[in-house]
Amino acid sequence: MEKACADVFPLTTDSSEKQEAICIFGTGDFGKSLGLKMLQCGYSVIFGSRNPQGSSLLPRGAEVLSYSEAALKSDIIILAMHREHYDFLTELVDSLKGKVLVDVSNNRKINQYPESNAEYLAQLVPGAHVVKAFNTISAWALQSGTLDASRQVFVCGNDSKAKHRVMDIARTLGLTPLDQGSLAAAREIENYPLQLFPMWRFPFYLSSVLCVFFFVYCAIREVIYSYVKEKKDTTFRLVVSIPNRVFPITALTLLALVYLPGILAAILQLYRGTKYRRFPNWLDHWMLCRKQLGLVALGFAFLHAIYTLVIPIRYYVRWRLRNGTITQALANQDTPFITSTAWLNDSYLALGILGFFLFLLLGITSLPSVSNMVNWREFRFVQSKLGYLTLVLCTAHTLVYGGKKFLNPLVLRWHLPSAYILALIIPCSVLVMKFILIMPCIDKTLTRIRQGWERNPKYAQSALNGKSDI
Ligand SMILES: Cc1cc2nc3c(=O)[nH]c(=O)nc-3n(C[C@H](O)[C@H](O)[C@H](O)COP(=O)(O)OP(=O)(O)OC[C@H]3O[C@@H](n4cnc5c(N)ncnc54)[C@H](O)[C@@H]3O)c2cc1C
Ligand SMILES: NC(=O)C1=CN([C@@H]2O[C@H](COP(=O)(O)OP(=O)(O)OC[C@H]3O[C@@H](n4cnc5c(N)ncnc54)[C@H](OP(=O)(O)O)[C@@H]3O)[C@@H](O)[C@H]2O)C=CC1
Ligand code: HEM
Ligand SMILES: [Fe+3]
Repeated sequence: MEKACADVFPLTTDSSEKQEAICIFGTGDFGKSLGLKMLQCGYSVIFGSRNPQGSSLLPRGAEVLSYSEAALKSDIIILAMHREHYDFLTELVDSLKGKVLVDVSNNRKINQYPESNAEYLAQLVPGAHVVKAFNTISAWALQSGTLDASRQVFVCGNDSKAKHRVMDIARTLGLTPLDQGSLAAAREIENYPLQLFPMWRFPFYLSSVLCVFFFVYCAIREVIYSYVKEKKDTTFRLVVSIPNRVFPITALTLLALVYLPGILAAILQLYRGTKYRRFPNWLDHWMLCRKQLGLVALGFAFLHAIYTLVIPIRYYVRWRLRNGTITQALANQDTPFITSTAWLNDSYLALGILGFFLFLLLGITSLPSVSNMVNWREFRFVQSKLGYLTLVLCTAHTLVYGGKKFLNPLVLRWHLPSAYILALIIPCSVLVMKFILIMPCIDKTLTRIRQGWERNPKYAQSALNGKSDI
């Protein structure tokens, strides 16, 4: 890998559009990758290194000098080294005066140091214009040239001219600079690459808890109960039957939980009589991760659809069918055709298929390439109206699946009802509350509140005066 890096020739070393000279301190992974990319884009690159003679595998065309010599060659210096090694810069304070120092560093932990690395650098070298940039771009992505992940470069700094010079370099490298303001934003920018899918955390934990709970619940009802009461080994159910209950139940619960915060928000607005008060933090966060909750729900619905496909080829199902037929043939009997059962069976399957289709549609419209093509009203229509229709269809699918055995005391085992009955509690509650909220008298008040009307304008005044109790 590293050999390849040394062998790569800059594409445009003799480009007619010769760019300025840039100095990179540090010949590690990041310094080398950034240097190569810069050479390819026509910049002259001067590396600063502790050991200029010993630095090997650097891109051809780059010059390597000691740190103090390299500092004199350019007025933009990129520090491709870890914060822990910044100390030596204090010796170069004079030669760094008035220069642009670009801090690309990341830490190992969120808020590892009391101040951001860029602010620390600004304290170490007070005469330089420190700019934070490039920390969200990986050395590997720069080197492979694919940049599959984000091309966004968050840039911040107190000197606007310095910041714009760095943003121009980012643009020339084919990246997308985003101005984040003054150096005070550096802390947040340094935290970005350390966060692992922050919006997915809540949906992930919630779905794990739901899966584990329903798995244990179903295992008690269907495996342990059979073993204790009938001495029958039904452990094979743990592999397909029970997951094919747990997955759709999790999908349905999560789908209902996508629409529950909107209802709680509406109730809160009606209760307060104003929309000018902040929602509690937990509700805000819940509202913000609805997309992720919805997509996780879609994943579980997908699993349910695939597990359902294999039902007819399962050994247990084929055995039961064959055995039933032989038993009936030997007894010379047949079971009568029950039209109502046929209706219920076809209906729940049709409802499941339609619900799944709309579920997929919601997932497709949430892809940025699709959502960019529709205006916000169209997006809200799909996400909100068709989203509720999806919830109605999936809830109806489960209700009709329950059909005649629904709430039948004979299906209780150790007083525990079937799992899908528990799974219906949240979706049915959400639908009933939504039904109440869209009643004309309530909907009219809610619409007025959302248009800025206040039942008790005193609240807005106290909020404006900063005396709000929120
Ligand atoms: C597969 C799938 C994919 C999804 N993808 C996305 C996605 O890409 N992006 C996304 O955002 N969501 C996505 N979601 C989540 C969900 O579909 C949306 O958040 C949907 O808009 C929620 O509809 P709602 O009617 O509950 O909420 P909203 O229409 O957002 O309303 C919620 C609450 O916000 C408040 N509110 C609404 N309008 C106003 C107003 N004008 N003034 C003041 N307050 C107001 C009210 O209190 C209201 O009750 C997805 C869901 C699924 C299942
Ligand atoms: N690797 C990546 O993908 C990314 C890295 N970054 C940031 O870029 C910076 C550099 O990362 P990376 O290139 O991976 O790190 P490396 O450890 O590979 O390289 C760091 C370089 O710092 C120089 N250095 C200066 N003083 C010292 C010292 N006292 N001890 C050790 N090295 C020293 C060395 O260069 P020399 O021997 O020439 O003096 C060394 O090669 C870090 O702050 C990192 O957070 C940011 C985004 C992505
Ligand atoms: C392709 C579309 C779908 C088909 C063909 C389908 C089919 C089925 C079948 C055959 C069952 C009975 C499983 C069994 O006997 O164990 C079932 C149960 C169920 N389905 Fe679906 N379904 C579909 C989509 C959905 C969707 C989108 C949801 C909701 C998100 C959903 C929620 C449920 C629930 C909660 C159960 C009850 C699970 C249990 O306790 O057994 N289904 N579905
Ligand atoms: Fe490294």
